[in-house]
Amino acid sequence: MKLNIFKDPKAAIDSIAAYFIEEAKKSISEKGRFDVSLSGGSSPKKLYELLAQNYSGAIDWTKVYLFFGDERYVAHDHPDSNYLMATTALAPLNLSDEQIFKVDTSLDPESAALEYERCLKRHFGQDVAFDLVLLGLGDDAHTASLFPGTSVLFNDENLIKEVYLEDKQVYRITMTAPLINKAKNIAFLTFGEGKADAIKHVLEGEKDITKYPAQLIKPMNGEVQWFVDEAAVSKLSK
Ligand SMILES: O=C1O[C@H](COP(=O)(O)O)[C@@H](O)[C@H](O)[C@H]1O
Repeated sequence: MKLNIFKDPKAAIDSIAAYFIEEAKKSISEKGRFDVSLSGGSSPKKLYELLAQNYSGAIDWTKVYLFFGDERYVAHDHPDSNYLMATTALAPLNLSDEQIFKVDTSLDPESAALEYERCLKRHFGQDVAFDLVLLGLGDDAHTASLFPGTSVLFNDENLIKEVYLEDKQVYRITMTAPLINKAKNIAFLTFGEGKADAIKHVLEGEKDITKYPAQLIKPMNGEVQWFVDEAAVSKLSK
């Protein structure tokens, strides 16, 4: 695990953008394409905007394929949609529809999850493994839509699963931990004092996956890096 600490979110975003491009170049030269899982939530939008604005000529974007680590069970034009957020931010890159794999939220939640899993298998073959998975961290230590106390935390049968959040009374569709952990690289993007307790629990707390689901993220063969600002790690022991 590598913890990259920056003075502020902007410096962290600059660094993760450069890291994204470096990994893209490696994957494109090694296997001819770069398969990335995007995160939703509050932190990554600025990263996507920066990639679109400053790095449009840095790589061959026609060789980049984008997926979603989780999606809100809403229409694609709903303000909560991770697809809408990412495609709006990345619009200047003119990626084709074939490069952005959206969750079909017009289906019922279970079918949407099954169909997204099928879609991954069509793209990757049986061995689904991303070059890079971007993740956020919720104040409650969830990542993707692996929320505390949910049964999806222990699912090792599916790559993708629907999850019902009792408190919010909504469904989400999420990658499961075993799929995320097959990635070559995993990067958490986490900012602000509001995340300080969650990071402390995940990195230094007692092991309790049900309470702190991000503890599930341990790549089988790859590397996990955190890109954080000073406020987010203010509660870690020195
Ligand atoms: O990985 C992820 O983490 C976030 C945490 O979101 P935030 O809004 O608290 O930063 C999560 O909700 C998001 O959908 C996901 O992709």
